[in-house]
Amino acid sequence: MGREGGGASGRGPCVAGPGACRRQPPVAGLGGLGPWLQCLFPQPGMADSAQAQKLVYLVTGGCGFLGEHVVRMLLQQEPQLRELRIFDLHLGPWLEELKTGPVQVTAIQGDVTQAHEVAAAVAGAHVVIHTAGLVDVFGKTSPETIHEVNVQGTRNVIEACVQTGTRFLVYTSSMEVVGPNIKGQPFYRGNENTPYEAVHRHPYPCSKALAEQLVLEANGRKVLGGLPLVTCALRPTGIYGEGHQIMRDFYHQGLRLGGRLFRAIPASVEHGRVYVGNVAWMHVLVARELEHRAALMGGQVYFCYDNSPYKSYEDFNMEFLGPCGLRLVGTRPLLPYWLLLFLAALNVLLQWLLRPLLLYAPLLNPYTLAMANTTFTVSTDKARRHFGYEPLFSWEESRTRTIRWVQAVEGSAQ
Ligand SMILES: NC(=O)C1=CN([C@@H]2O[C@H](COP(=O)(O)OP(=O)(O)OC[C@H]3O[C@@H](n4cnc5c(N)ncnc54)[C@H](O)[C@@H]3O)[C@@H](O)[C@H]2O)C=CC1
Ligand SMILES: CC(C)CCC[C@@H](C)[C@H]1CC[C@H]2[C@@H]3[C@H](O)CC4=CC(=O)CC[C@]4(C)[C@H]3CC[C@]12C
Repeated sequence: MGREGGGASGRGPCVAGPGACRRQPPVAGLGGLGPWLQCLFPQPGMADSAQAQKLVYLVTGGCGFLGEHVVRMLLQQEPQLRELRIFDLHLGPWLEELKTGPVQVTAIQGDVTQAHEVAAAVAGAHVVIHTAGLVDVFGKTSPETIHEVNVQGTRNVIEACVQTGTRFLVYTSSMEVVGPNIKGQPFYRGNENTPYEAVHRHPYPCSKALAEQLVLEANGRKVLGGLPLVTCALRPTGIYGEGHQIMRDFYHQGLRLGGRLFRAIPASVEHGRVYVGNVAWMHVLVARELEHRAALMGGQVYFCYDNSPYKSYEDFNMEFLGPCGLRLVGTRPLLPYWLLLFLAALNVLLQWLLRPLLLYAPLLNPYTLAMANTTFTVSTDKARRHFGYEPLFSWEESRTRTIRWVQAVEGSAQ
C-alpha cells in the first residue's frame, strides 16, 4: 500500500517565528455504557487482554483540557493498561480520585522543556501520548517560550523515547499545522492529501508544524534495544467539549452583554470542530494500533474528525450557548470587516502598551480574526481506513454533554 499524506502535509516553511522561522470497537450508541457491557459480554480476545494488564502509558499534558479526556478514556477503554503516568507542569486535584482504581496512576509534576525530567518519566513506558503544549494565540506568552515548550519539549520527548527504549509515540498536532494560512485561502472539507499552501507566521502554528515534523522524521529511528520507533501525529480541528476554556469565555462574555453575543463572522465561513471525547478516543485507538499496524501507520498524520456539523465558529458555539440562554444577534456581521480588523490591530497596540502594567489578552486580534474568518473544514476517512476509527460519541451526545457542562459552569458561577 502506498504512503499517504502528501498534500496538506503541513511541512511547508514557517516564514517567521522563533529564530525566523487489537481494536475493541465501541458498542455503538451506548455512550458510557459501552465499557460496562463489554465487561458483562466480553468480545473475543477481551478476556485474554483483561487478564494481561501489562502496558505502561505516559500522557504528557495529562491535566489539560484534552489530556484529562485522554487519561479518563484510557482508564475506561484500554484493558491492557497496568500503569498510567500523567506528566504535567500543573497537576490537577481530580487525579486523586483515579488512584483508587485497578490501574496504577502515577502523577508526575514536570516540565517538558527539562530533558532529564522527561527521560525519567518516559523510562519504562511502552507508549507515550504527547499532548503537552502551550496553546497561545492571544499573545499571553513570548514566541520563544512557545517554541521552547512546543518544539524543544517535543524534541525532549523523542530523545527520551530513543534513549530509554520506548517504541510508540503519538503526538497531538493541530489543524493549524496546515492552516488557515497567512493568505487566508479556504480549505473546504479537505483531507490529509488535499493540496494547500501551509505557510504560517504566528508562533503557535509555526511551533506545531516544526514539532510535528520532528515527530514524523523520528519514525523508524532505532531506540535502545535496536527496535524502530513508531510515531504518528493527530491533527484535531478546533476541539470543543467539557472543559473548553474559550467556550467558557464566550459564555461569560454573553452573560455580561445581557444574554447576547453579536455576530462578527459571516455564517457562510465554515470552521472545523471536533468533540474532545472523540479526539481522546482517536488517541487511544492510535496508541493501541501502532504496534500491530506499524508499517501502515508509522510516520502518518491523521486529522481528528467526527460528525459535528460544519458551521461558522460562532454558529457552532450557539449549539451549546443557545440552550443555555444566550442569543446571537444579527444574521450578518454587525461590524464591517475593516472595522473588526482595526479593533483587532488596536488590541495588539493596547497589549503592547499595557504589557509593563498588566496582561491584556482579548479574544480578538488579527490572528484569531483571520482564523475565525477563513473557511477550514475537514472531510476524511483516513483514520477509519487505517485503524478502524469511528467516533465514540455521536453529534447528539457530544452536544448534550457539552450543554450540560456549560450549564454546570453557569451553576457554579452563581
Ligand atoms: N484546544 C484545541 O482546540 C486544540 C488543541 N490542540 C493541541 O492539543 C494539545 C492539548 O491542548 P489543550 O488541551 O487544548 O491545551 P491545555 O492548555 O488545556 O493543555 C495543555 C497541557 O500541557 C501542559 N503543559 C504546558 N506546558 C508544559 C510544560 N512545559 N511541561 C509539561 N506540561 C506542560 C499544561 O499544563 C496543560 O495541562 C496541545 O498540544 C494543542 O496544541 C490541537 C488542536 C486543537
Ligand atoms: C472575536 C472573534 C471574531 C472570534 C474569535 C474566535 C477565536 C478565539 C477562535 C476562532 C478559531 C479558534 C482556533 C481554531 O479552532 C484552531 C485552533 C487550533 C489549535 O490547535 C489551538 C486552538 C485554536 C488556535 C483555536 C483558538 C481560538 C480561535 C482562534
